[in-house]
Amino acid sequence: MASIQFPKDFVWGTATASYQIEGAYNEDGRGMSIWDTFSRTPGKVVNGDTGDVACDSYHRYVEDIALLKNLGVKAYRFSIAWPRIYPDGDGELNQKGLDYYAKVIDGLLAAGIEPCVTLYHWDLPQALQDKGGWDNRDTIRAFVRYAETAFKAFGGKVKQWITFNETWCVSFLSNYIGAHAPGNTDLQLAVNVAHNCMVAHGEAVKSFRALGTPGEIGTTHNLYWFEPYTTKPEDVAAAHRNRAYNNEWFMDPTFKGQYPQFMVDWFKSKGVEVPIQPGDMETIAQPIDFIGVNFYSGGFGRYKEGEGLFDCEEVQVGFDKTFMDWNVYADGLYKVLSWVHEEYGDVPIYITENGACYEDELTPEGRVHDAKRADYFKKHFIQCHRLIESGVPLKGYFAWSLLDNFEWAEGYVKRFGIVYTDYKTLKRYPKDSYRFIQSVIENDGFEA
Ligand SMILES: N=[N+]=NCCCCNC(=O)[C@@H]1[C@H]2[C@H](O)[C@@H](O)[C@H](O)[C@@H](CO)[C@@H]12
Repeated sequence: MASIQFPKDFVWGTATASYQIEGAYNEDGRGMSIWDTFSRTPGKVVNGDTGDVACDSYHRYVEDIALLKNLGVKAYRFSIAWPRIYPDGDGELNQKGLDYYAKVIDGLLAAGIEPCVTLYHWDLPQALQDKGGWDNRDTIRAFVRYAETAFKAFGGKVKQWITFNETWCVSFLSNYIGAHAPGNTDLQLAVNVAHNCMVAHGEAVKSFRALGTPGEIGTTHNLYWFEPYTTKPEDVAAAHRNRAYNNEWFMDPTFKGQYPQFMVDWFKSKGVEVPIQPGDMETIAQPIDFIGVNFYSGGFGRYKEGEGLFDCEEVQVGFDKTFMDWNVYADGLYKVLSWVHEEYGDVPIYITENGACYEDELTPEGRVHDAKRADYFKKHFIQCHRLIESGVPLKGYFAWSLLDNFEWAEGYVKRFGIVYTDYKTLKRYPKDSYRFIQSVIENDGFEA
């Protein structure tokens, strides 16, 4: 018996996203997305990289499914590209888009792998952005129409649905910080986007139920564990604001049907109000079957007047860093999911993304000895074990990512894959971390 033993029914998986792996950006009727536009805008993406080709998974999905089968995963999380289904985001359906995903889903099922579908992983049709994007409430209607099309087309085969991936990134990272598409830097706009995306989530859940779609539906938020550097009240309050920006701002509406008041007040002090319309909060808080949590990192902070949005500065405490300069803080996973369980109850939890970026080197023998990444996974698997042993309803774990892929504003320089992608040949090479995860799955655990 290994020292770290997982339940036999624990769902091991890996995750990807359409714009990051598919390529074939203009094939079979796909429309332009905001990421096609953003990546073509000089200075927005490292080396001017785009998702035009990416990993070419649009044509190589059979090979990718073989990698998944060989890995031994029970499930595979991927996203549907809205612009393949409705090239203009609304209007005429593109049947070839549905046909592609039907092949992927059928291929997964034939391989004994459960498809876990994310409806929105950031590739908003550009035509909708031209009409205001998520700042325009009519985009909610268009999203629900797209979601219903997917539910009707794949509802019998796909049993796990995720409405949105990381609404914090869609809103604050993309419309306040401006690092992601569409690249705005307006706090009120970001708050509007966050709200409208959460309403869209709730409306899609209502449609999923109304259609009687079999399976489960949830959403995925990226949660960040950020603690006060000292017990000083000002440090405790500042760190909490910085954490709540990522966490409670999204989790409280989703599960409590209200925004955290201390944060509403903080935003109000910045001249920003939440555009709540009657019924919105009830819609957002539609009961869901699970919560997806993407966890990468955490840190410590203290009060510093005027620092950032929350008078909070991060304090470096000596964490090892990944190639994204993110802290390796595995205990943060235990803390944040314990907090989710304490704060929001027994809702089943899936870690829908966790992984690390490191500089990888492909040897002449076709190997990648990514010991740091394997160690990152090992450290976080141990925390998953702690959570399960502590009675937290952690049901599964999806490693980010199956393949090195288009890492958004970082382009192809930053690699998160457990499989190395040679972007010149598009050949795939399983890394040592792939073999480590393969072994953990095969043995339901490992020696810590
Ligand atoms: N400034 N700044 N920002 C910090 C941003 C942290 C949140 N980013 C994520 O969680 C993204 C998530 C995404 O789903 C996936 O599509 C990305 O490839 C991974 C790796 O980046 C992660």
